[in-house]
Amino acid sequence: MAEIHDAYDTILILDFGSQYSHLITRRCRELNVYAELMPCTQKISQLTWKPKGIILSGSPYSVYDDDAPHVDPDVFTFGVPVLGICYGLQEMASYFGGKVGGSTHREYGHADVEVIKLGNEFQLANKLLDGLGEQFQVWMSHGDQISTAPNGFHVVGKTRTAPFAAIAHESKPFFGIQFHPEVTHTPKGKDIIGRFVLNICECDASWTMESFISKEISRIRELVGETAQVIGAVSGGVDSSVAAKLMHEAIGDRFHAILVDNGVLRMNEAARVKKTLCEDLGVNLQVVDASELFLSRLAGVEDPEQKRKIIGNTFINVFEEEAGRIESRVEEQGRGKIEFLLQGTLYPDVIESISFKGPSATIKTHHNVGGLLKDMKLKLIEPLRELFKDEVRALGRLLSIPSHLVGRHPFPGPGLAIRILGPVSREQVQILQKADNIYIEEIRAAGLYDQIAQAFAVLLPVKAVGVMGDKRTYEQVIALRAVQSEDFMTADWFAFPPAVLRKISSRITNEVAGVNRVTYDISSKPPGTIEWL
Ligand SMILES: Nc1ncnc2c1ncn2[C@@H]1O[C@H](COP(=O)(O)OP(=O)(O)OP(=O)(O)O)[C@@H](O)[C@H]1O
Ligand SMILES: O=c1[nH]c(=O)c2[nH+]cn([C@@H]3O[C@H](COP(=O)(O)O)[C@@H](O)[C@H]3O)c2[nH]1
Ligand SMILES: NC(=O)CC[C@H](N)C(=O)O
Ligand SMILES: [Mg+2]
Repeated sequence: MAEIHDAYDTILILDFGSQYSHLITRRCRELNVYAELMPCTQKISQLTWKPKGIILSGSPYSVYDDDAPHVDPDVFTFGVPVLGICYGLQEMASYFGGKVGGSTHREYGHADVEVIKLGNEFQLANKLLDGLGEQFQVWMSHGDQISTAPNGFHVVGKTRTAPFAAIAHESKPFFGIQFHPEVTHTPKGKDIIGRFVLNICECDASWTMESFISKEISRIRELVGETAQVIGAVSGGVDSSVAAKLMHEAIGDRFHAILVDNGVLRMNEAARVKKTLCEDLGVNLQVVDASELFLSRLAGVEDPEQKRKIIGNTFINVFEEEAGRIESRVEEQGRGKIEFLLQGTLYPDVIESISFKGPSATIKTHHNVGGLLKDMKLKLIEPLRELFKDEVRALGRLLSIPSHLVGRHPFPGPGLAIRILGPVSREQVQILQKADNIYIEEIRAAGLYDQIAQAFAVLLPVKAVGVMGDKRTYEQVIALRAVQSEDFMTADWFAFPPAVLRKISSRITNEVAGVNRVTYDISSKPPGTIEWL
């Protein structure tokens, strides 16, 4: 089966554990060149495809550490250009006989690189920083430095404290830079990556969502064949909706989508998703109302991890049962067997699981359908597996998915259960649904929805005293949360105009029975997380 790297010129990024490795992938793709990240332990001889070039990432290690990860030497005999970034540069330098050591000049932050243009006989070496001016600003983050040049390399850029800020081999397409071109703090970073992937590796800049759609649709058709059926869980969120629409384009009603109403969805969510997916997008969607089952299992449970587990497990039970029902119906109709399960896995999930360092500490168990249906022997289809969220949104727009859906804030699988801080009950769900609905309505009315990465209301399990119509009230508290975030790994609270908050607060306390007080959460992540549980 053809894969994306077979269809497009591809840059291979070997990850040595830098925080910025995935950004290198992003920058290449923004240049319309497809790029894939693999752990640095990947053996070049075991690659089943041929990259047009290789980039070695940064790393928290020092090349001289005992347990430092090292580059597979085959990288340098594979016959493609290689660019080392920071640790990647240091690895390349020490492989070619240069010296790398701890420096007294640790550099974090901005630096100015002075370009050193070599003579005309070094045309290739000059290509990396060609046309960028005599000097440009970069962002540095390193404690180690090259002290002796590697054999056959020349300096093509230096800073006040880093004499080997950029080096290039005299005759081979090997380059190294001490700074980080992948971060936005290096203003010409994308141009430099462009010099490498476009001018040096000569990649064809053909990676666009338009071309991805048609290639992916034919790939799915070939994979699924003429008769097989596919099932998939959809939530009405961006990822599963885009994946579902793509499936529908590829195989029509041989794709069976299932939405589980777990009783902790937003107000009218199940009906709204059904309308959009079935009526607007033509997807064959079954809504299963399992709210009784979920709420009965959640009754009295306060512990957040416990809530997540109950929802995750119940979800699997309900999904399997429904899948079985669809299977017997399909068999009755004499149609092909259900052979595949669609999942909306995105590239950040994949990246997380390929890290060569192993998983990081668990802060909370994100409910993921990933572990679903282990013994059902269904084969996985993950059409978004190579895409970042904004690529998925672009894909959604091209597939004519309505913009209110494509631009939606993410919504967690365990839903309102992790936004009700005490025990979950239908009454508590209804209070939160109403407050959340008013909050989002007002955010949209103020034209702020797209400036916010995620906004939601939280129902606190405490009561406060208030006064309404001259009478004492003793009711619950709603906390509002709104954050700005690039990747949801870090986040900052959103600064609302006071008038918007005033209107939201007044509407919630007036319209939602059981709530007499509204607060606004001004915690960033870290130290907070985005959700409260
Ligand atoms: N209520 C639900 N019914 C069916 N499937 C669900 C439900 N909630 C979550 N899922 C499944 O879990 C997956 C992971 O959820 P996740 O929230 O990460 O993605 P999403 O909902 O598709 O998109 P978004 O990140 O925009 O919310 C979904 O893609 C979907 O397959
Ligand atoms: O699909 C999901 N299942 C979950 O269990 C889950 N928990 C948190 N989130 C979402 O992840 C992002 C980061 O959230 P935290 O800062 O709270 O960890 C935010 O966007 C959260 O909404 C979830 N998404
Ligand atoms: N960002 C990096 O790749 C750092 C590499 C190495 N740990 C140094 O401090 O120089
Ligand atoms: Mg979701």
